[in-house]
Amino acid sequence: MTIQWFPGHMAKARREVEEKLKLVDFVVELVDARAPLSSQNPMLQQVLQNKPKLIVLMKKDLADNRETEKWINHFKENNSKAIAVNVNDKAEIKRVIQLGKELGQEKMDKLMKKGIQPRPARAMIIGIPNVGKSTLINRLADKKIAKTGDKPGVTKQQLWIKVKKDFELLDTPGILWPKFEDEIVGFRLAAIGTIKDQLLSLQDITAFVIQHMQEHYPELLEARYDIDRSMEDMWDIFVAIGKQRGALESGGNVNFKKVSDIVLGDLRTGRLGMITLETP
Ligand SMILES: Nc1nc2c(ncn2[C@@H]2O[C@H](COP(=O)(O)OP(=O)(O)OP(=O)(O)O)[C@@H](O)[C@H]2O)c(=O)[nH]1
Repeated sequence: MTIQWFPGHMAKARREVEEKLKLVDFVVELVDARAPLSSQNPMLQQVLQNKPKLIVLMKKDLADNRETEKWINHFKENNSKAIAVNVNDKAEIKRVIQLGKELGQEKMDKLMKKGIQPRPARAMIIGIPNVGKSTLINRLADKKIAKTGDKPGVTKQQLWIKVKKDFELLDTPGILWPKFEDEIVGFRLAAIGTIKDQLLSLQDITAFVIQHMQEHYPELLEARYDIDRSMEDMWDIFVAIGKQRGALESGGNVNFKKVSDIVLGDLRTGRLGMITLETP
């Protein structure tokens, strides 16, 4: 299965990212901690060329801490700076700023060596839809928004947001669509709410989540829906959840759409527990 995005939109998004990249010294790439690889855009590495990059695993509070640790190590082993963040944790936001400062310092050192007056390094945030780009920009903003003039090649005026005195951040993030040929990647992205539910069957997405939980988090499934670990048949599980949560139609039959909405809602808000959908 290949989900077809509108090729025109994708090409436009890529062009916009390439234009903005010319203005920055380093990139902050956001991925979702619950599916760090599936939520990475494979195109980014091509357009980045040699620009330094910091990977931020967003929504750490919704992901399995043990798996998050493994992912951080995985990215570090591949020579990327990486950190996991819950945007509501001020200490973690500080740490992002510190890592950004370290990346920016390289640029400033280079300017100094050339005898050029150093200026604050510039960065941009890039990520797939709904990963948390705007939220992170707001958390990093030091309230002062610095306006600058037009930059070559960009018709629209860019606004730079000051992040402490450490670096400047482009006010609009770069969006890259996820790209996948692999069905399971589509299910992971649909489960965490990145791609619209209509693209895949709601019940298939829910069945994928339930199956993943049965394999990796049976205790969480049992705690929330009282699902006996020995229950294997997906139909039976839907029925059991429907009965337990009152997702019934007038004749007493279980409403599968309602069950799907309940399970996916519980997953996305963390009510099901801290869950990661892929391991490195
Ligand atoms: N639990 C949790 N939710 C987060 C975190 N970061 C962002 N979110 C939520 O994720 C949702 C999407 O965040 P946005 O900042 O709008 O994401 P975006 O990448 O700018 O989205 P697009 O504009 O669609 O590209 C919002 O409901 C945020 O509150 C986090 O660390 N933890």
